[in-house]
Amino acid sequence: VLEMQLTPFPIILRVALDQLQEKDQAKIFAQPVSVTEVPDYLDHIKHPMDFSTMRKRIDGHEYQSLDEFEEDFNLIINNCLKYNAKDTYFYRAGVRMRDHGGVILRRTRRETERIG
Ligand SMILES: CC(=O)c1c[nH]c2ccccc12
Repeated sequence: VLEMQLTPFPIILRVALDQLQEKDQAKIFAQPVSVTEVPDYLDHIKHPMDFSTMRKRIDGHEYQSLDEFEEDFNLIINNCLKYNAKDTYFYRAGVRMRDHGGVILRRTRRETERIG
């Protein structure tokens, strides 16, 4: 039986974003990387992304699908793994967030696309 989700899409995305941010207790990914603290960051990273920007995009109805939401999440991770050396705390936080995020986003997708 086809079950369409009754929860508005922005609510689903905010719940997923809250679950992702629960895994970022150090708030490494919460705000844009500061270009005053890290002057060369934008030389390396052409498409910065962070959780606060994603929240603004949810509020602005800028995500039409979970794929688009995941694309920005993957940007956060890939920017982190690209900019930070492998033996750094930030790099390892990126790996952990990638792994935690995969579980959260797979569950979110399953719950919004129930056909059964
Ligand atoms: C997510 C990330 O790469 C960073 C988050 N905060 C930072 C401070 C200095 C360098 C990199 C970062």
